[in-house]
Amino acid sequence: MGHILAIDQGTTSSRAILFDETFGIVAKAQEEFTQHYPASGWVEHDVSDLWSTTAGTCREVIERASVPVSDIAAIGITNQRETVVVWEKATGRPIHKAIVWQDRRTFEMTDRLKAEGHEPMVTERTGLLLDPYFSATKLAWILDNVDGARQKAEAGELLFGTVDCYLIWKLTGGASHVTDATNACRTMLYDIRKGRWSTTICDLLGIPESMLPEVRDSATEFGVTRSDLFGREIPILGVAGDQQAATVGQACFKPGMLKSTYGTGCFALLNTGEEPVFSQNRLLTTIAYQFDGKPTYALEGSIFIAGAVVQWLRDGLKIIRDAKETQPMAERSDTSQDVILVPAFTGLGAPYWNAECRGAIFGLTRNSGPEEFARAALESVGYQTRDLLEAMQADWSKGEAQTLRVDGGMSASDWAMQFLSDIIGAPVDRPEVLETTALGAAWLAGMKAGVYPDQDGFAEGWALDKRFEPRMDEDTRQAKYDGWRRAIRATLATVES
Ligand SMILES: Nc1ncnc2c1ncn2[C@@H]1O[C@H](COP(=O)(O)OP(=O)(O)O)[C@@H](O)[C@H]1O
Ligand SMILES: O=P(O)(O)OC[C@H](O)CO
Repeated sequence: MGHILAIDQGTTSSRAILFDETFGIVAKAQEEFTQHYPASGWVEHDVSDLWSTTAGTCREVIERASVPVSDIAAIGITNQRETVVVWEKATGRPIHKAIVWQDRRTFEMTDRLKAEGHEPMVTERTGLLLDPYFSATKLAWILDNVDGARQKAEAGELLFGTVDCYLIWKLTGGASHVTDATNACRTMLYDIRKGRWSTTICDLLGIPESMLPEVRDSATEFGVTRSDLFGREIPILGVAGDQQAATVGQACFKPGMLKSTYGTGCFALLNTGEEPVFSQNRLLTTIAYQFDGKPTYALEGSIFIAGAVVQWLRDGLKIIRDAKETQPMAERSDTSQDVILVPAFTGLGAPYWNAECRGAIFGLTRNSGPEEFARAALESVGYQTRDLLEAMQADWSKGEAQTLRVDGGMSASDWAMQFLSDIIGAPVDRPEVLETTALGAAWLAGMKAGVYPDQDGFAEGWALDKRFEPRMDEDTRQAKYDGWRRAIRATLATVES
């Protein structure tokens, strides 16, 4: 009974990874699914894709691992956050496609709520800002726009869930309608201090509380899988949103510990301990994990474009075929040119939160070519991270230049990680296990199952692959960062009247 199955249901793909009792990866499977863009700024997923790729990758891993199912002690789930699913309680049928966290369709709704002065109340309860990013206005949109949805919701016939919640419902054959605190706190409906749904916000948006799931700890019993799915019932014992699972996987258990995950976007979380810290610099307050009913809080900075800027070099500009090519190109680039790319392709996230501005490039000369674009793309991720860390340090006086633990696909780039260390002026630590998100979910479930060590034991097992130390001199660092700040101001000025 020493194996743990981690499900990582992400924005572009679903993955399943089977870990053994020493956190070794026994088998993994990954399946991408179609992104739907029905209108400008809208992003949807077919709910049946989320389920079929999850169930399919789990089955594939179990087959490949040649480990008896009876040897899988538990399942841990981690997931793309904020994305909204609404389904019928009686049939399990979704009433609309999943509206994805990136979807901006409720921009006018959040603007109106801001104009009506609701933002301080929302922030005080949820730790979030009034932005379309979060689940609440997307759920309200479905209730407003799907025929008869609001009446059905009021009659108790519809259920809402973030992706973890929907997957648990499916895995348990409709027996459990539950989520964990790290997912609940991203809905903009959850009071992070009181630890319950906020009646005030539900009333404001016309959302019946009866459709919301029960909120549990991150490592607890969430139900057991239907026996016909994998050949036997398997308990689900761990759940966390993917960025919180990465925080756990990086063993950032002490206040002051900081991780940053570089996938499509970048999400930096700073553990601030048992009391929530409310940002003066437009960062989010979030629950990092919750054990025994006690939340541990974090400050979060969310950047929407990180690895995606490298994808743009590949798919948009077509100047690379593979993300790895950016490293030798950046090394060959002409350092006398200071080309700055602001990748505001979908607006800017923290700490600017400007949904309207778009990307810009500065400092081009006749000699600027693919190498300089590649370098500017990698550097943009370092600059954006420094913006977040500056805001975190301003918000959290105990914070000084900490070590930053990194993970996610883009952290594989030594060049990008060295520049990151140079521009933040602090060490950057990359762990041996880069599947940090899945590892976090596995640890939550395995710890609850008694397979894995407690927090301290797990933290001791965290192993370094490579440390990047700052090499840039202070004057260059400051001059380059000042250039970035000017570029940001100029970009924002394009949409400010
Ligand atoms: N060697 C590399 N150099 C730069 N970027 C990379 C490299 N490898 C992967 N990436 C970027 O990392 C991202 C993939 O990371 P991943 O953690 O799988 O993301 P997600 O979970 O958001 O899909 C892609 O956007 C890709 O462009
Ligand atoms: O699926 P990812 O890795 O892009 O993560 C998405 C985040 O959870 C959004 O908040």
